[in-house]
Amino acid sequence: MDESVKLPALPLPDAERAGVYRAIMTRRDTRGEFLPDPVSDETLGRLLVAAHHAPSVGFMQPWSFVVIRGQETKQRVHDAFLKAHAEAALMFPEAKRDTYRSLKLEGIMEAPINICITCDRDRAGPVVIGRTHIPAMDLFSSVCAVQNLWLAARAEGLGVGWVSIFDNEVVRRALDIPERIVPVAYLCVGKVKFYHPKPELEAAGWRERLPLEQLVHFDHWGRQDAEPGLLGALRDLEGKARAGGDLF
Ligand SMILES: Cc1cc2c(cc1C)N(C[C@H](O)[C@H](O)[C@H](O)COP(=O)(O)O)c1[nH]c(=O)[nH]c(=O)c1N2
Repeated sequence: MDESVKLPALPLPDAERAGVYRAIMTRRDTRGEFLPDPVSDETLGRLLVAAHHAPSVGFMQPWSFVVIRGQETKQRVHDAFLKAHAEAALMFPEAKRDTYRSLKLEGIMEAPINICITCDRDRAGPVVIGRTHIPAMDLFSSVCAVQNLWLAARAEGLGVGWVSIFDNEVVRRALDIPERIVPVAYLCVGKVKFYHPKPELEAAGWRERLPLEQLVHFDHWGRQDAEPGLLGALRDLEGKARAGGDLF
């Protein structure tokens, strides 16, 4: 690429723009639908490149990616999940425990690939542009890499499931991650039978998607009715999304 030529700041062509929104709107957290089919190195490579091109504070790129295929390693993580899952059930009100226990909340063993995305908080030295006053920004940057990978996977027809029900220290040890590196996200990745049309927790009646208009404030927190035009647009678009239609 000629570095002196600037890219025009135009919308993507319609079909590509629609594709971006479709990937965002139909991305799902996948747990129970993994297929054992292999994922090609090309495809996995694209996911990792997409993740590596995420934004990061001070261009820190604090992430690394542990690609896990070994059954023994996966088993250790799965054991950590089972322990934490049993503990977690008891933290919910009694009336919700049976529902909690009935939810499928991981696909560690079934997914052909697991990926742990980490954060090296020292990667760019002690003083980082943008992290000087808000230390957690490096962790947020690794999460940006997660989301890039998740959306790229959707575009590729793959599923991704984030598992966070375990003691992170057990996972650290299972993967030999050094003490100073933070395991940020443990992802199950692979081909899937299908995508659920809605978040599974929504379909199970655990929680509903919140009305977006209640989450938008204008100039000051609590000032929520100042822009009827935008609120109307949000309602229409959310209606379309709920009906399973394309946003664009
Ligand atoms: C930080 C974080 C951590 C987790 C999750 C997500 C995120 C962002 N999610 C997935 C989560 O349940 C899911 O995203 C929501 O229910 C919404 O569903 P969709 O992602 O839209 O399908 C998730 N799911 C699960 O089954 N087990 C888990 O441990 C976790 N952990």
